Amino acid sequence: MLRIEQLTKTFGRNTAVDAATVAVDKPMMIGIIGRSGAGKSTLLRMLNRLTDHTSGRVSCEGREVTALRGAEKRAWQADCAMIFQQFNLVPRMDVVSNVLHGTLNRRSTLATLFNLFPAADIHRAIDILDRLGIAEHAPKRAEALSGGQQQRVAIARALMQDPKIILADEPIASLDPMNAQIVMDALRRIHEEDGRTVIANLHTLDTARRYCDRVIGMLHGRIVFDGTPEQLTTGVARDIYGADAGFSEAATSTAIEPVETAPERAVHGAKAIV
Ligand SMILES: Nc1ncnc2c1ncn2[C@@H]1O[C@H](COP(=O)(O)OP(=O)(O)OP(=O)(O)O)[C@@H](O)[C@H]1O
Repeated sequence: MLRIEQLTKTFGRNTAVDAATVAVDKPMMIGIIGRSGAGKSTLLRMLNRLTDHTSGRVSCEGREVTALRGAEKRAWQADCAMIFQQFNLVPRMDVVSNVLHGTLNRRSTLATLFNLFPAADIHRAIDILDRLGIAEHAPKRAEALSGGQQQRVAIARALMQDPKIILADEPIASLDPMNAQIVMDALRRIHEEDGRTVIANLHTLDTARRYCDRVIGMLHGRIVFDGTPEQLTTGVARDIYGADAGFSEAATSTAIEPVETAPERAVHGAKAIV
């Protein structure tokens, strides 16, 4: 499905991502972990073509992503939607209009400029907000919502593009533990119910272990671990974080409690956001 081969990015003499190679053969939820500066954001931004690569290649279902230009590149960016730590909403614009801007890639500039949206798109936007548990906030300005609600608006905007892949760059880094859980539950449900691949950069080990089917660890631009949460032992984590014997997992914890099994998580998620 998605192939990343020897993908490299250098900024001057600094190699931010060093020959990253990853194959994703079926939809899954992948967490990327590593200390600050390990290259996680740069890797995601190259996948989405927000940052140009230096060498290597990304391909997806026959498309050579790293070679796309113009309209084809924009179509890829719709198939591979990205959400960010700071939500990147238009603060003074109402929630539903923010979500409708997810259709930007396939609309004329004039229609977008005057906020002219087809009724079918407006209904779909409200359905998506409803699914994420925030439909009642649709007429409010985005800036009036809490951080967790704003991140769900950003997820709704991404879903408006009907993407195959959702890239999330530190989606919960600005949120308190309760909102972090609601947002992670939403991403997990989107993966399980829609079959979309979710690739999320995560600051914390416990979140990666709890929500992801697969964890990729980066250190100094290189992928140093690629395995299941079960394989991610404390010793492996210590290597990924480049820490010494005094390494404590608690230092990378968001303390999302209590830890649940996958089926419990699905039920809990449904309760929390529907
Ligand atoms: N636009 C840029 N110009 C120059 N150097 C950059 C740029 N973007 C990233 N870097 C450098 O590339 C390296 C990897 O940065 P990146 O942001 O990808 O790491 P990260 O793992 O996402 O870190 P964090 O968790 O702090 O966001 C760092 O050394 C960073 O300083």
